[in-house]
Amino acid sequence: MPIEKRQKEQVKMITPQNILNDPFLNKGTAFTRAERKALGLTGLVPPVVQTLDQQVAQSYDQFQSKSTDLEKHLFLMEIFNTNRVLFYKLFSQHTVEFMPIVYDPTIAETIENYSELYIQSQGAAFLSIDEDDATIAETLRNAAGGRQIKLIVVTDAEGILGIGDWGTNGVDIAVGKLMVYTVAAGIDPSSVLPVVLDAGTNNQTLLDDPLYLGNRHPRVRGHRYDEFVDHFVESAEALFPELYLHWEDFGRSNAANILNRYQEKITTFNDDIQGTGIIVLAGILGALQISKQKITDQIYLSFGAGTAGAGIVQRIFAEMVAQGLAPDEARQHFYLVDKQGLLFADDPTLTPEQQLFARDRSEFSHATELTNLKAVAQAVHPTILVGTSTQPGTFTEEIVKEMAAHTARPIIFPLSNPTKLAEAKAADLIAWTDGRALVATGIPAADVVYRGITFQIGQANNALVYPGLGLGTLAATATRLNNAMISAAAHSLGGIVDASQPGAAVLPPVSKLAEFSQTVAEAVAQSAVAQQLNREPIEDVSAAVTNLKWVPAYQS
Ligand SMILES: NC(=O)c1ccc[n+]([C@@H]2O[C@H](COP(=O)([O-])OP(=O)(O)OC[C@H]3O[C@@H](n4cnc5c(N)ncnc54)[C@H](O)[C@@H]3O)[C@@H](O)[C@H]2O)c1
Ligand SMILES: O=C(O)C[C@H](O)C(=O)O
Ligand SMILES: [Mn+2]
Repeated sequence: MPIEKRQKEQVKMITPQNILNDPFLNKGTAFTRAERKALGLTGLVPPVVQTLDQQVAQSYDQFQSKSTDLEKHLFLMEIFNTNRVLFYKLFSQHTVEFMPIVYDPTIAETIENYSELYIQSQGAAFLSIDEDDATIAETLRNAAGGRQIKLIVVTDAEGILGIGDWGTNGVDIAVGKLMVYTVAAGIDPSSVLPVVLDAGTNNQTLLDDPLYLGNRHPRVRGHRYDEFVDHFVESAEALFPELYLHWEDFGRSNAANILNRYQEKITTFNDDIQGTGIIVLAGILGALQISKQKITDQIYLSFGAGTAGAGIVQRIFAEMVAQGLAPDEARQHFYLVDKQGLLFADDPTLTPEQQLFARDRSEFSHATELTNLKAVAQAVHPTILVGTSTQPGTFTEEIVKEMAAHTARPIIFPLSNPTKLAEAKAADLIAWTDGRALVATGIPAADVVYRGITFQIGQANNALVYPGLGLGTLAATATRLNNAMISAAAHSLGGIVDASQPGAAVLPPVSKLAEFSQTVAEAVAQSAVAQQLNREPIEDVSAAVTNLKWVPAYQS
């Protein structure tokens, strides 16, 4: 059916109940008397007409009465499900407090308990590998419900944060990432769609759980899986021609492959590879501003060289090359450690991303002993240590002290999420290095007071960058997201740090998220336009970014 006809049909079907049940239309007690009269809502909400601000204040009071983070999350999702304007107004006024509730780390709990907590699908599209191709298109069309979708976050949930394979439950990460897009960068919530690709699960707990709501079979791999992904992309691109497609939390064997397959063809982005690369580069640039050192003098040790670890290395490497090193020379600055220890080129199990940075055994007299982080740290004296290993507590006092013995300002980023998986705690890193470590963590960390100095801990979470990156790409109507745009994003963030302050954070604070998302977006859009990647003519990049932003306010 043509869109106009469908819209007319939909208008005909609007009943007072439909309005109250539609989170994009519902205003609850904020409907004016005239609106209540005109829409047949008289008497369907309590008599007092409230302002949005009054609703926000009342909801915040209720939020504060909840005792656990999970209860708080569920309460906020109730508001999200019923009234998007109220949800985003409330979220935007309490961003720092709500981020860990709405998003990581609490979202890990909602994913692990998805079936038990299930109430409704939060507007997501559930695609199953067991359905035919026509059903993929039909599902996307149904979920869009006539809306023009510009942004999809899709996951197959094989590698949710560091907690592994969560099958269909992983849909919550797509919902959560999208909420951050809106609060941080003003992406219109009616233009987004969370999608889960259910290819099965290898999580035995889910397979054994009678309440599990996804496909109850092992993960399908190989050709059938690739076809499933291809059909999803083809359908989504055909239905939504201006789409920006964001991939989240795919497993190590698929994430990079999928990105490589599409990044030259459509406007697409992998958050764990590229988003994490940008935020870590920005954090390192911030740290080097404080230590007054050059990136080309750093020795980089990646602990956990999976999707995120290798993605970050790729970005830091590109930066060293951009700063003047020859590629072969730059490669010498990196050491990758995974389960087997230091990665060597003769190891047949390496991923293609790891192979690029694998070392030669002949470089070391005791190569066979380099099977753990401690031995490698002792052998190579890293100046930067980044953890994406999912192994909690692995940055031990001994290893950190060993590292700090060879460098004045060790840069240490334990990034594994959620909180329970972090390689170290910020306070320990500061104490073990006598306040010399330049630290960023994956989840929010409280200030650390050490010997009279208050150390602020930057949050190296891709949430600080992907919203601005997406906003900039969409505002520029960019046909691709390429390396130059990604590099522009990282540089725009790195410059925001106040290096003169003792204990300054290496990254800007979450309290300024909305502000620096605009900065990131402008840098990205500028780069796209300068490269002539824009679909539409753009005169004023900053205006294009500002004009695209949605603000939570009721329309009459
Ligand atoms: N802060 C952020 O923005 C951010 C972004 C992406 C990922 N992460 C976190 O990074 C972690 C990894 O995510 P991923 O997507 O790269 O997962 P992944 O599975 O692709 O990578 C994890 C890697 O760690 C390795 N590993 C496992 N045990 C190890 C051990 N004992 N010693 C050394 N290496 C070991 C695995 O072999 C794998 O290569 C997760 O906890 C995730 O939450 C954080
Ligand atoms: O989701 C997050 O908090 C960051 C990152 O994408 C991750 O997978 O850990
Ligand atoms: Mn992720």
